Amino acid sequence: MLAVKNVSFSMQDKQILHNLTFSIDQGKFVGIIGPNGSGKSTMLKIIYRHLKQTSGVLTLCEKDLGHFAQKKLAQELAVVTQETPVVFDFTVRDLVMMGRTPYKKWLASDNQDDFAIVEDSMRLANVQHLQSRTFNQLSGGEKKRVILARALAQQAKILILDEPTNHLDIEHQYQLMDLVKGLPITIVAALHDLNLAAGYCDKLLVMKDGALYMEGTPEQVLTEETMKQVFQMQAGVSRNPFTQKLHLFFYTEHEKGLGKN
Ligand SMILES: Nc1ncnc2c1ncn2[C@@H]1O[C@H](COP(=O)(O)OP(=O)(O)OP(=O)(O)O)[C@@H](O)[C@H]1O
Repeated sequence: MLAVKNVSFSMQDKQILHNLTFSIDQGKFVGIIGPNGSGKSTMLKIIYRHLKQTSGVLTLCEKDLGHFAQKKLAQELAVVTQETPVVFDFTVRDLVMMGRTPYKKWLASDNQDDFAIVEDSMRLANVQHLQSRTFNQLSGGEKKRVILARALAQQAKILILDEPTNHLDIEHQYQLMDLVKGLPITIVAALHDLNLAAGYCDKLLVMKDGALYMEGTPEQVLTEETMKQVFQMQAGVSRNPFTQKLHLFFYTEHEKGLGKN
């Protein structure tokens, strides 16, 4: 569905991404993991065309991503990022309604379908009770869920998430992951929580120093060796006894010493 071929990116004479090649299949949940500064957000920004690659090609459904008109791209691809692009003090409901913009002609008013989709999106993101509040009055986690609701209202085929669980309490972290996992669309998410990545992703791309270090299923990728080589962490790999999902336990040599009698 989405193919990234030999993509590099430089900014101010500094090479940030080095020759990345990977593909994302339709309907899959793909996680991008890697330490701070490894290039995850930059890669996502190139996918949602906030940045343009210095070299290489991206295709969406075999069509050059650069050739999509902005409105058409917004029907294909919705984004939930760290920086919330909200300038005005709209109500939550109005903001979620903006997700319908890519489907509207200039100055067309909202119709019954739009209202129903907006209601549904707010319900899924658990923000219905906030609908009359203004966005600027919300907490960080509430804002995040409203931006997700707006992305859902966009009804795109690919949802791009940059650290979606950042700012969310533990219940809402799992609620969001369950929600997006249940959507019949393709998800690409940069994730810091490796146990969430392990539990929800079909495939993981591991980035290190702006390059793709490895890719594979969580079982193939989340190993003691990868944790050491990529994250400089000691880890044990086990299973969550309740879900049987892969689970990582982290420790430092210092902590290990403290555990001894
Ligand atoms: N506007 C910019 N100008 C110069 N360098 C930048 C800019 N934006 C990002 N970088 C650099 O590019 C590299 C990759 O950054 P990026 O934000 O993509 O990493 P990340 O993996 O998403 O990090 P994090 O986990 O900390 O969010 C970093 O070294 C960062 O300092």
